[in-house]
Amino acid sequence: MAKLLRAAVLGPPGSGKGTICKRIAQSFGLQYLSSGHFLREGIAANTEAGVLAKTYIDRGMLVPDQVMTRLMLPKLEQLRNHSWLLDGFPRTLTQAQALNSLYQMDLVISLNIPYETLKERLSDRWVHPASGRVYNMGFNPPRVQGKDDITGEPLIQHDDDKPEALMARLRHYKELAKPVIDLYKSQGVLHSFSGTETDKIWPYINSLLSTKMHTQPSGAHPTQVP
Ligand SMILES: Nc1nc2c(ncn2[C@@H]2O[C@H](COP(=O)(O)OP(=O)(O)O)[C@@H](O)[C@H]2O)c(=O)[nH]1
Ligand SMILES: Nc1ncnc2c1ncn2[C@@H]1O[C@H](COP(=O)(O)OP(=O)(O)O)[C@@H](O)[C@H]1O
Repeated sequence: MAKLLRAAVLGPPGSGKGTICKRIAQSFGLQYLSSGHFLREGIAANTEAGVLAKTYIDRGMLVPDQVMTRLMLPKLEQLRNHSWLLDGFPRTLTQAQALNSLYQMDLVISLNIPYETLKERLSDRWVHPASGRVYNMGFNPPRVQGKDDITGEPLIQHDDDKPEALMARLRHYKELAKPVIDLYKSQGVLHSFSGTETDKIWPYINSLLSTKMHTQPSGAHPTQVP
């Protein structure tokens, strides 16, 4: 049997984390957990955490660490016997340390995408809020303009993808991501990918995952996988 894999994808807003995570989840059957999705779910349901989170997200700020760890860690607790893949968490060193105290990560993917590319992509990103399906008017447009492919419901643009919030988000990301990336580098689990196109990066990530899903923990004797 393939071993359980604990993985995360790091990258600035618009770097393609969601797009890549969906491909990984589909190809390798990992449980996919997106912090942004859970936050928006909380906002839509008017939960206490959701209402609080919205005040930060609307200003292009990160949600406080304690709110995030209380949101995300219990979800992982329910997935003890699954391989999982995190998108958007951890985003700060405090979050990474909280995660680290519970789980040893096996694989962390960091996406390096030029700023101009991020700006272009996000100004073109439209989502179907109920399902979290993401479209891009150039890269993966909906079949009918402005409508979700599956339900036909209207697509919206997140307030935090609008230019005012975007600059602040990218600045925050840079400052806070470095110590997180350094932590995973020091643990020997970091793999970085650079480029401007998800389709070009994807084959490398695909082959990395194929290797990882079929290897034993380091130190163990490799076994043949049928
Ligand atoms: N033009 C273009 N758009 C892309 C590419 N990869 C992802 N996108 C789009 O860029 C936007 C951001 O991608 P997403 O996966 O949501 O990034 P995240 O914010 O890191 O989760 C979405 O609208 C995607 O459809 C790409 O290679 N080229
Ligand atoms: N781990 C996190 N820590 C703090 N805030 C977060 C975290 N994940 C998501 N958020 C908040 O939710 C917003 C939307 O997140 P997400 O959907 O991951 O979008 P993006 O990848 O485009 O930033 C972020 O801009 C941030 O305000």
